[in-house]
Amino acid sequence: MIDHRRLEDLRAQLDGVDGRMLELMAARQRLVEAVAEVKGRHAPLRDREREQAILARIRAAALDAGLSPKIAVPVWRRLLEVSVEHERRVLEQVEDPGACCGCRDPGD
Ligand SMILES: O=C(O)C(=O)C[C@]1(C(=O)O)C=C[C@@H](O)C=C1
Repeated sequence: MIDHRRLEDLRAQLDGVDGRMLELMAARQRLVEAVAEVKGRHAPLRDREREQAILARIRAAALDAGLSPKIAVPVWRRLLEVSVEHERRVLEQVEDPGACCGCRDPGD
C-alpha cells in the first residue's frame, strides 16, 4: 500500500529543490542577457565550440556529483538552445540594435 505521507514529504522536498533551481536559473538568465548585450550584433550569439566545452564539463561534473549524465546532458543541451533564443529576443528588444561601434564596413 502506498505511503501517502512519505510521498507528500518527498514531493515537498522536490518543490524545495525546484525553487532553488529556479533562483539559479534566473541568475543564469541575467548573465546570458549580459552576454547578449556584450556580443550585440558584433559576434554570433551561438557559439558551438563553447557549447561543446560546457556539455563536456557538465557531463564530468554530473558524474562527480552523482547526477546521471542522461539527465544532465539533455537538460543542459536544451538550456543552451533556449538561452540562444532568449539572447535573440533580448537583442530584438534593445533599442536601435543596428547602432554600431564602427566595426562595420563603412560602405554598409
Ligand atoms: O557564452 C556565450 O557566448 C553565450 O552566449 C552563453 C551561452 C550559455 O548559455 O552558456 C549561450 C549560447 C552560446 O551558444 C554559448 C553559451
